[in-house]
Amino acid sequence: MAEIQLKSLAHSYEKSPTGAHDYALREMNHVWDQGGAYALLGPSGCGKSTLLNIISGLLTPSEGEVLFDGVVVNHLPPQQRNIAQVFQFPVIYDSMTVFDNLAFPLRNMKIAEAKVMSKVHEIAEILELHPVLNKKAKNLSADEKQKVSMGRGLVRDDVSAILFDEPLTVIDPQLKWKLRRKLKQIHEQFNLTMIYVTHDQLEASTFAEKIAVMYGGQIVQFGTPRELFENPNHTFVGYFIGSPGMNLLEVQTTANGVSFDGIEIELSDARKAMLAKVPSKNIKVGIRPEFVHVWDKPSENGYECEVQHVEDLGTYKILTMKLGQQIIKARLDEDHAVPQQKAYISFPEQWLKIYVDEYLIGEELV
Ligand SMILES: Nc1ncnc2c1ncn2[C@@H]1O[C@H](COP(=O)(O)OP(=O)(O)OP(=O)(O)O)[C@@H](O)[C@H]1O
Repeated sequence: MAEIQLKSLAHSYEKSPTGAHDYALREMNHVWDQGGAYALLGPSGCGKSTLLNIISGLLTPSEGEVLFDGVVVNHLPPQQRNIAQVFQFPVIYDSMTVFDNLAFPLRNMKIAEAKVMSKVHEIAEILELHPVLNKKAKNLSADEKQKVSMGRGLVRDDVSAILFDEPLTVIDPQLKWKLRRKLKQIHEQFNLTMIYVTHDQLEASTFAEKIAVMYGGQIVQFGTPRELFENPNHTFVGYFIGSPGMNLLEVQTTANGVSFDGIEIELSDARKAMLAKVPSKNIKVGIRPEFVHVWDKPSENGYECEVQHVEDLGTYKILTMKLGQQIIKARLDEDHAVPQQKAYISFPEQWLKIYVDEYLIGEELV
């Protein structure tokens, strides 16, 4: 078991990188504590697999260090890192039985057959693979194959961490939740450091205690699912987490607060003073659709919007509106009156976030 630390880690696939755009991973410092259940969440191409492959040793970073329990492992090949990696597609031997597949890593290490027997049965029990132990792997269903793949990582006592690279992609949606629950159970039972890569926020938040959100080769925020929802540190986290994501409005500062398309949002004196000191013109305000106040009749302090679309999702509705040239989304509970052509909205200041150059500022002033 291990704490995994990334120290000034960066990676470029180019031989002679000329600038930030040549880096798949930009310089990062990060610690994954021993025994934690983590998710690495981000869109396609943000660098998730690159990072995972660097941790497991399949890829050597072009800059910086990877440390396990304080020891630099950059030079160690994957076999010596005691890391199990579970990929999108199951890695198993089709012609072997499930038992032999699970036993393989142990027999490779010349473990006594009696120990192999007991360990394989223990893991088969947890993964509910007992009924198929004597079946050839090629005759298994996709989810059974993936369970065998996971089992091959779990049988070893010396595993420091398990890295999962989108392991449920090829699994039927109905079985996904079952396997996810299994993974959680395994985490609790074995106290292993687990890092689970996904681009699916639901998968990330049901598996992990803490999520690292990656964007453009960087970890832009590391926090609990709740922290990412309530306090997105970066506009990308606001946009990517939540359903739908955060409303983000490009604004200019004014004497009373900020404005866009001639519409003014008043801010507290403390926030105005803070913005007055900001040299950047890249200012955005963000508000989650859950926190936009909506009325179906004119209300004092309400901005009049044009209703564009109402999407009924059973227990709630998503209202899409146009305010100035901006599209605003609001999430309405089942029993909330649904405005027809016009809606009147307000942005409660305690839920307004201010981003300068895409990063959150001034939370201490709220
Ligand atoms: N072997 C490689 N050679 C050159 N560039 C690569 C290589 N592998 C990945 N890249 C580039 O590095 C960046 C990060 O890719 P990576 O596969 O790590 O992202 P990802 O977040 O895992 O994406 P996905 O979810 O699609 O797998 C991308 O721009 C990709 O094109």
